[in-house]
Formats: sequence, structure tokens, C-alpha cells
Amino acid sequence: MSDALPLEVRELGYEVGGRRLLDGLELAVSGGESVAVMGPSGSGKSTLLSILLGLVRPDVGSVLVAGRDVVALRGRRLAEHRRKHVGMVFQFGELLPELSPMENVALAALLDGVDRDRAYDDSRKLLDELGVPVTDTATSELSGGERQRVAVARALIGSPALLLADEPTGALDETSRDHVAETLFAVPAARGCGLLVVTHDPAVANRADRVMHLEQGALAGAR
Ligand SMILES: Nc1ncnc2c1ncn2[C@@H]1O[C@H](COP(=O)(O)OP(=O)(O)OP(=O)(O)O)[C@@H](O)[C@H]1O
Repeated sequence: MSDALPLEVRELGYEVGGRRLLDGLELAVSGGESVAVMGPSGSGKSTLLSILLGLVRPDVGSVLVAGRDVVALRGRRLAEHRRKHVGMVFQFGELLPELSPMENVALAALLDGVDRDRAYDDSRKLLDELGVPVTDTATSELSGGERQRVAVARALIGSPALLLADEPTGALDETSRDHVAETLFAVPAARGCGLLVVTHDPAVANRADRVMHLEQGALAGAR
């Protein structure tokens, strides 16, 4: 991992539908650190994640991911940079249900050009580390919490500098939520990456090193 911060957002501005959704937003996430972003529905949390992923282009500002401004990258170079440096966990896992957990995780590495033996070895290690039983069971047969831990493993297979999660526990019951949150928030210390989690759930947010609120287009620190 380079010396650059996993994430450094400067002076971000974005207007959509005639509304200034993001206005001078600043955010830095260090290696080994976790940050939770909360905020009312419609405040722009998902839009912010889309901008960090390079899927939405802001009007002004820069988004340095592992030292590179993704706002200035396009097409293949943007996709390559994202694949190499960013892992993403979605609310519903977005896994391939008919594949096994190992196949789901290994696939991400195979698509990245890693050879088969190493892809499967690394996947097995990660799933073990995250407490997911390594069997040939289709991913659709797993519990919601296990599926989300597979999604975390898949996001981590390329050793990204930055791990993003959008409501990663939003579809889970309380017990699974706690288990997945515990797994997720243990990642930065164990792997040195930065973690940014968007959540409505204070019990999840409170596990982060810092909690920020998105209000009137900018992030304010709650603690
Ligand atoms: N392409 C677009 N065109 C028009 N309006 C948009 C567009 N993208 C986002 N918005 C609006 O911007 C606002 C912020 O949306 P966003 O999904 O980022 O909010 P959010 O904080 O993630 O909300 P939630 O917590 O409900 O997921 C919403 O009012 C949404 O309708």
C-alpha cells in the first residue's frame, strides 16, 4: 500500500435536479481507520458513494483515492484504478446466487487476472478469516449474515486501499447485523485499509472510529 491516504475528498460540489446536493464537502480517511456517514434520507449519501466510485462526476472538487484523483480518470483507466484500489459492499450483497461463496470471491480475483490456484487459495483464507463456512453450497442457501460476510470477502480479495459499504447491514436481523458489523469494522485494523460505511443504524455507526453527518451538502463530525 502506498503512503497516500486511502481517501481524501476536497471541496466537493454537486448539483442535481436544481438542488445543491453537495457543497464544499471535505473528508479524509486514513489507513486503518473507519468512518461512518449518517444523514437523513435524500441528503446525498448514495450520491457521495457514486462520486467516490467515479460513477457520478461532481461539478467541482477532487476525490483522491490512494493518491489518484478519480474525477480526472475516464473509461478503462478509471475502471482499472477502481478495481485495484476500491472494494465495495452493497446492501444486498450483489453476489451470484448459484455460485459457491468461494467461487463468488475467487471470481473477482480471476477477473482481475490472478491465476486460478492463487485466486482460490486467497478466497479460502479470506472466507476462513471472516468466519464463513467454506463448502460447495450455493451462496443463495446461506443466511443473510453469511452472504454479507461473503460480500465483504469479495470486496477485500484485491487488497483495496479503500473499502466502501452502503447500508451493509440494512437487510439483516439484529444478531446478523451485529456479527457482520463486527466483521466489517475489524477489517481496517487487520488489513490497514480505510473503511467508509454509509448507514442509518446508530448501532452500526457507533462502531466506527469517527461518525460524520451529511447535512446541507457537507460532513459534520458527530464524534
Ligand atoms: N440523477 C438525479 N436526478 C435528479 N435527482 C437526483 C439524481 N440523483 C440523486 N437525486 C436526488 O438527490 C437526493 C439525494 O439522493 P441520495 O440517493 O444520494 O440520498 P441518500 O442520502 O442516499 O438517501 P437514502 O438514505 O434514502 O438512500 C435525492 O433527493 C434524489 O432524488
